[in-house]
Amino acid sequence: MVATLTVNLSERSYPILFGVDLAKQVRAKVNELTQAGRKVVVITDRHLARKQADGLHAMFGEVPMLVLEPGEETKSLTELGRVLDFCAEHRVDRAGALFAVGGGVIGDLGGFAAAAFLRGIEFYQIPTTLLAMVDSSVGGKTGINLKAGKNLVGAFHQPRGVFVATGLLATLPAREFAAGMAEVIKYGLLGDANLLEQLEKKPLTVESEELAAVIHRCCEIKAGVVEADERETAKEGGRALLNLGHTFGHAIEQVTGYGVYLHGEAVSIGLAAAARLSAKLGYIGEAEVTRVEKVLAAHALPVRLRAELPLSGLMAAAARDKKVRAGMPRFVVMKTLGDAATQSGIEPALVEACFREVGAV
Ligand SMILES: NC(=O)c1ccc[n+]([C@@H]2O[C@H](COP(=O)([O-])OP(=O)(O)OC[C@H]3O[C@@H](n4cnc5c(N)ncnc54)[C@H](O)[C@@H]3O)[C@@H](O)[C@H]2O)c1
Ligand SMILES: O=C(O)C(=O)C[C@@H](O)[C@H](O)[C@H](O)COP(=O)(O)O
Ligand SMILES: [Zn+2]
Repeated sequence: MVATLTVNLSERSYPILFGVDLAKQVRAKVNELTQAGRKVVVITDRHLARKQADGLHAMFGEVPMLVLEPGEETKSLTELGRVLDFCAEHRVDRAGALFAVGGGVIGDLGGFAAAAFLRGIEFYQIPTTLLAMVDSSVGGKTGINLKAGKNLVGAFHQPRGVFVATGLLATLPAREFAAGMAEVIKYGLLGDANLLEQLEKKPLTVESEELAAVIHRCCEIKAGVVEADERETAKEGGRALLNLGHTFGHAIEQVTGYGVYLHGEAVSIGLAAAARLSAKLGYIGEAEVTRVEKVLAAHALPVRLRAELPLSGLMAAAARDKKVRAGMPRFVVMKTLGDAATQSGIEPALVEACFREVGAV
């Protein structure tokens, strides 16, 4: 069975297709484009080229494919250059399309290359990690990292379609599945108390009967938030809520060097820190902080740093967060579990205390 959810953004609207195996649907889209004389290229990574070789062939046949190195370091200016050169080499013109098959790294990089090449070509997302299925493939945030910080260069560029084929998760390593669960738990914490309770009662695994419904629910939440504030310009709340745990998490990723903590692992520690901040501000109590830590730990996620990190570096990285407005840091806090809000004017000492409580020195 194939289900569809539309992300409604007027002329930039697009469908998200959900199914176990969507090779036929992807192939049909590729054929439609190529039969109309349009150039199609694919980017993926080396793990997928090996573990999903048959699926990739079923979807793309002989379509030119660039295979990149897996990992966060691929979200770089150098690899962006490789993708752009690949498009040029295959004479992709303005009617061309790029398919990004992979996790958030390939999706963010491919989406940004598509936004930049010839000032913008179409792109399609085929997410292959849980994280990409519930979060990165939807919403059009594309980009790469700089040494100075996560996702500091990028563009808002919506895909033309997203194909969420859950069968692809069969080859995903357990650590990567857990990393995706951090973003799933984030959705519960920011806007769906029922989802949170469901995860608390019964941790989700790749075998769970509920997995497809949970992925669909996360996409529904994300689509709703993005439809209301596509470019994160709302003064309060809005798309910035999807950044719950990320001011702390991105700082951890940047200070450790990309890839030491998976994005989802850093976000997990960030969610624990955000819960502590929310408690210090008087919104939630210690019992709620414990609930947040327990649900993360029940999904094999860290709630503290694996090794000490310097507080000064973490604070400097947090100060470069894109949510900063006129020099004022903005944090996403939990008013209750299931309802988040943005807040500025938070004393740096409170943020420092939260970083310390998760293991910074
Ligand atoms: N644009 C957004 O809205 C958004 C949202 C969340 C995260 N992100 C970004 O996403 C990135 C993290 O993405 P990720 O967690 O998907 O990591 P990833 O893209 O690095 O993929 C994780 C690993 O799993 C492997 N893999 C992927 N699919 C597989 C499969 N089906 N079978 C076997 N191996 C597979 C990859 O080769 C890689 O080694 C970060 O850069 C983060 O900043 C972006
Ligand atoms: O889609 C969004 O908006 C998000 O914030 C989703 C996050 O999970 C994701 O990690 C995103 O890439 C963070 O964006 P950034 O603007 O903080 O770099
Ligand atoms: Zn994220």
